[in-house]
Amino acid sequence: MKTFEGLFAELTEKATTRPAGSGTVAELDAGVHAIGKKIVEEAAEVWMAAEYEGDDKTAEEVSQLLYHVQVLLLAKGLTLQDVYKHL
Ligand SMILES: N=c1c2ncn([C@@H]3O[C@H](COP(=O)(O)OP(=O)(O)OP(=O)(O)O)[C@@H](O)[C@H]3O)c2ncn1[C@@H]1O[C@H](COP(=O)(O)O)[C@@H](O)[C@H]1O
Repeated sequence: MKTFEGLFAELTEKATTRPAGSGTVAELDAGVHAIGKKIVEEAAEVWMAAEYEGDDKTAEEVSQLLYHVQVLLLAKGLTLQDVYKHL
């Protein structure tokens, strides 16, 4: 099963190798403003799922939010260690 760290390693590789058809590469190219909007959208979907759509849907929406947060970190050149030092 994929983990948070495993996904970040995969996305880091995608950002470096830029394979054709990668949604991550497209999102990185769209820039921080677009990624930020996606994060806000996904956060709202997490909230709505938690209130109205059940546990599995909530977990799915959280996974999407975490993905977009990781893409933002990559866009900013930040690492998971940069985040973990604040936990
Ligand atoms: N975990 C994710 C992931 N979570 C969310 N998303 C993206 O976020 C979108 C969220 O879906 P929604 O249905 O909420 O949004 P939507 O409005 O319908 O979608 P869009 O029209 O905005 O694309 C998805 O369409 C994906 O584009 C993800 N895209 C990729 N990954 C993983 O990232 C890795 C690299 O992916 P690629 O860069 O595409 O190869 C792979 O392991 C993927 O599984």
